[in-house]
Amino acid sequence: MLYREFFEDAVSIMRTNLYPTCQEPNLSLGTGPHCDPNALTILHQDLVGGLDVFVDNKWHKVRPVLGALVINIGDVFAALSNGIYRSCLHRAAVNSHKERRSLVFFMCPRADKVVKPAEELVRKSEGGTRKFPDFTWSDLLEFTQNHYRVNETTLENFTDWFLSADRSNFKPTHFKTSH
Ligand SMILES: O=C(O)CCC(=O)C(=O)O
Ligand SMILES: [Fe+2]
Repeated sequence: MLYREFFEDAVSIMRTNLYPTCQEPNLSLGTGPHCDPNALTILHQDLVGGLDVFVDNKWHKVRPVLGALVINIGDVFAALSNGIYRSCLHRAAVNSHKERRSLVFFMCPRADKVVKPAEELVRKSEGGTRKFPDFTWSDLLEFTQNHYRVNETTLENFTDWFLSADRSNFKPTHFKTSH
């Protein structure tokens, strides 16, 4: 597959986040735990800090580095790699002394492009079989916007929804409660 064609003429999303100071930061979510559903996320944060990533059952701080960008893998990338890569659970907290800003570019495929891993990656992945069905970015967007909050089990629950006969009656069966 030509990745240039996959992303060409796509509509990507840019978001600016402002986290005001909060006297009770522990009672506030900021941006709550989630995985990004798009392909790749390019994030610029100021030097205040607040971004955490969930790895090995623990939250780790992603300390700001002047001039560095944070690149997050999203669910479309995970599906393109047939699950060799997974999207990462992350969150952003507020604090009581300094407001924080971040600028985030969500790189998305063209809405009608079929998300399908290269054969070579299917062979290299665990079990050597396809983990997810062929789908389009617009299918995944519909699921995440109307049926399900994005987390580490989005792709598994999406697969069930996508292949089910009655999509309007969806109840997730994959859960992770580790955080
Ligand atoms: O503000 C941040 O550092 C993270 C924001 C984020 O994860 C998002 O907008 O998807
Ligand atoms: Fe995010």
